[in-house]
Amino acid sequence: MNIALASDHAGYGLKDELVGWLREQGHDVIDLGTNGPESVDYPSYGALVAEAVAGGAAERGIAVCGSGIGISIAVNRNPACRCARVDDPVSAQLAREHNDANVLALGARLIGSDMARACVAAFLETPFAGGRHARRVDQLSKPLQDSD
Ligand SMILES: O=C(CO)[C@H](O)[C@H](O)[C@H](O)COP(=O)(O)O
Repeated sequence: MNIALASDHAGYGLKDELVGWLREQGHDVIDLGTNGPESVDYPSYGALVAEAVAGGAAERGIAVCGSGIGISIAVNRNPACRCARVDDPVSAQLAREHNDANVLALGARLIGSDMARACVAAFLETPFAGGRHARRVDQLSKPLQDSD
């Protein structure tokens, strides 16, 4: 699978670890940075991973910052992205099954390596369930109306 990853300075250690781990598994990984501890701003890196997914360069994205919150907000500014910030593999599974999430957000200062890998595995392996969930996901891409 083509997977794009990006992080800010707080997330780059976990992001780099995941890049190596995913490549070992044979995935085609696009590493969009950042690549060191120098302070950078998560909105730029969230936008990069969002553009990679929205533009088709990557099928899925993984975004990492300190908490996962800021970068998930940044990714979700792109209307083609459904980014889910998770702490556990069940949430990652549900984000795929129910929400067809195409970007996963992780908080490197809050989650351990094993749990992060379990979240990523669930995110990559779980298909979208469709059915009633497809109707709801479709609604997410429609403009807001007064009655919504
Ligand atoms: O956006 C965040 C919080 O919602 C991320 O955790 C950032 O990585 C964090 O804000 C960066 O903080 P720092 O003090 O500048 O390292």
